[in-house]
Amino acid sequence: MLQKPHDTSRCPETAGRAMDLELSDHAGYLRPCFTFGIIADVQYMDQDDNSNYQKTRTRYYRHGLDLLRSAIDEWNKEPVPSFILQLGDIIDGFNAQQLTSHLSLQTVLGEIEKSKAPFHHVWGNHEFYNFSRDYLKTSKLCTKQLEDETVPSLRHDGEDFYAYHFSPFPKFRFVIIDTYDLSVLGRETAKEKYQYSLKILKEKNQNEDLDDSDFPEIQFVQFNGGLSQEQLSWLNKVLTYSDENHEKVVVASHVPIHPQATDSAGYAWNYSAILSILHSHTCVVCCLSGHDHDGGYFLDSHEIHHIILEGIIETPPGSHAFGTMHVFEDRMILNGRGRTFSRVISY
Ligand SMILES: Nc1ncnc2c1ncn2[C@@H]1O[C@H](COP(=O)(O)OP(=O)(O)O)[C@@H](O)[C@H]1O
Repeated sequence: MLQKPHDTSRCPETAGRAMDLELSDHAGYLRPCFTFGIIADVQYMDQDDNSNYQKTRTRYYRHGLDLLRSAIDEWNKEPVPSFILQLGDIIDGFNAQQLTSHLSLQTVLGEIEKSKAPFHHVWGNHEFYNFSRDYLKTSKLCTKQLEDETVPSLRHDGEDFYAYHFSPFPKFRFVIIDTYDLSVLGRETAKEKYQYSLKILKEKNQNEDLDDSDFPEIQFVQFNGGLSQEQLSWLNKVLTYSDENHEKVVVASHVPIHPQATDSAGYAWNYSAILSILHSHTCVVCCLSGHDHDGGYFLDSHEIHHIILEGIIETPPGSHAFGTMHVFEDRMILNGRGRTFSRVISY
């Protein structure tokens, strides 16, 4: 993935490892309203370690399963989190070439079944390297049945994107969005959305290899995607509901939304349209994503915390990369493990 010129603004002094927290500093402060787990980019495959595309990082394909298992073991200890957010790319795209997609999916789902807390799954590019969108909809990676159905006006059953919302605790809402709604991955080539996505991508990216970035809009690569106008309108409706009901909202996606949260080209094609919607509401406190395995953080102009979770796939044996978020009325405290930063997210 093309790296952007180094941008130090994504790591303000308030957000670096220097700010690592001992959760015990806050223990006894208040009992959290609820807690939830986060994990990203497991990219499991039963194959030997190898490097990433740029040959700058090692990818530990097999070991990811052990890390997923040990994260679940930890979450299964009391008090069990209310739910786990799996931020996408649960198995690696190389499975498709080796015809092991279904076997690898079964293997990771076998671990996930041992979780006492329900998983909410987000879909990333590696889901689409392995499976069609139609297959994913019928698979256990589709957790839309966990949607909050108490607000019928927010349903969007007719639309072909994987997005839903749920409220694990009064006054808090989570919105899972589909950052491959506009994408050339996962959709049949004859479908209108595929053709439209390909047109946008080719207009912005003149390279023969559409995974290769092109300046100035480096996010227009095949391994990223964006939100359709229909999904943006739905997101706007959910956030309007949350504003009116004085809720705090966490948005979860695979592809990061804010360019300044990442040093890489890995952010949403139409990030500015998404940010415009988020910024036109008061309810959004935090955006969680995966995709950039180095992780990242940015506090934007509207006090929205953008957190990119470090990827399991590039986490060496002996370390880890997951977090448990403790949610209070006025803040969330991310208790990060291994490479994952601990943070206080005040709102
Ligand atoms: N800079 C690049 N130029 C061309 N292809 C790339 C580049 N970076 C990644 N790719 C290709 O894009 C696909 C997704 O890359 P990968 O690094 O596996 O994505 P992720 O960051 O989601 O793990 C792979 O097929 C990879 O070979």
